[in-house]
Amino acid sequence: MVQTADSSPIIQAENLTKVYRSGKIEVQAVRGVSFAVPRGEFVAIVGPSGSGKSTLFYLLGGLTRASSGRVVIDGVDFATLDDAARTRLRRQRIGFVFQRFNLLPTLSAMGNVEIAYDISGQKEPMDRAYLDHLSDLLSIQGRLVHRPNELSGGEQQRVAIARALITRPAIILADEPTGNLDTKNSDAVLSMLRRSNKELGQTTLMITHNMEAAAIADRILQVRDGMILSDTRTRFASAPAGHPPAVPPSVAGDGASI
Ligand SMILES: Nc1ncnc2c1ncn2[C@@H]1O[C@H](COP(=O)(O)OP(=O)(O)OP(=O)(O)O)[C@@H](O)[C@H]1O
Repeated sequence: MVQTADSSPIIQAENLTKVYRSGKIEVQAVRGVSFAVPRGEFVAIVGPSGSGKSTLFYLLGGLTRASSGRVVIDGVDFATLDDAARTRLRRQRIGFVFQRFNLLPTLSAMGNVEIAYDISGQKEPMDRAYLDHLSDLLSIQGRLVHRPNELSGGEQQRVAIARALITRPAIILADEPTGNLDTKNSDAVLSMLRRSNKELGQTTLMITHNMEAAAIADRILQVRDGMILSDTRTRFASAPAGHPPAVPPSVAGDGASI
């Protein structure tokens, strides 16, 4: 984990709740979740299907509004922003990676990265040298001229990670980034997420139902029934003063889901 001088959390969830209502039916998807993430940390959020992981992802990314509680990104409370300001904050501070890659099919890999940069509203033109660096890091040199349907799933996800990183966001939010990949491609994508977190320093939050994937993080938040069941530091974590790393979590050797 990259340590920076600013010790304030980059992400804070404070007593977050989300209730879905449809007619008389109410689902409490997130129930009073609080945690803070220091800059540069790699956090995995794990839990079984229906535990509220995706809802938490949408809340943390400002893609949906909380029923109560707050999400504070780098000192800014999403709830205080109107839709346009929320979109701006999201585009400038957060890079998203989705299970289904979500690349635009009519554009090349390069076009997908460029359009993400253009709509982020950056003042400077895209830094080509930085894209070269990302392409090296993600091993997609030579694949950038291809359209998504000419790329393997693993390559598409690595392009999606380059797209998320090109704006140098403070935060990467990844929702089941290996959910559509075989073991070999999953391992490659996980190690690239880990490496980019270490080398580029952005805070990374990864939603997963897979404990083996989660084990690469500095810290694992286990979610059950919309609440945080445990908050564990792994052997990769740099221990802050007074918080020695916990015993690493046991990792299921067969990639077992929880
Ligand atoms: N738009 C919605 N309307 C009503 N209920 C919803 C909605 N989205 C999610 N839910 C419910 O909220 C709960 C949490 O769902 P969520 O998708 O956040 O869980 P999850 O842990 O991401 O599950 P999975 O791993 O299967 O994607 C579930 O009971 C789900 O059925």
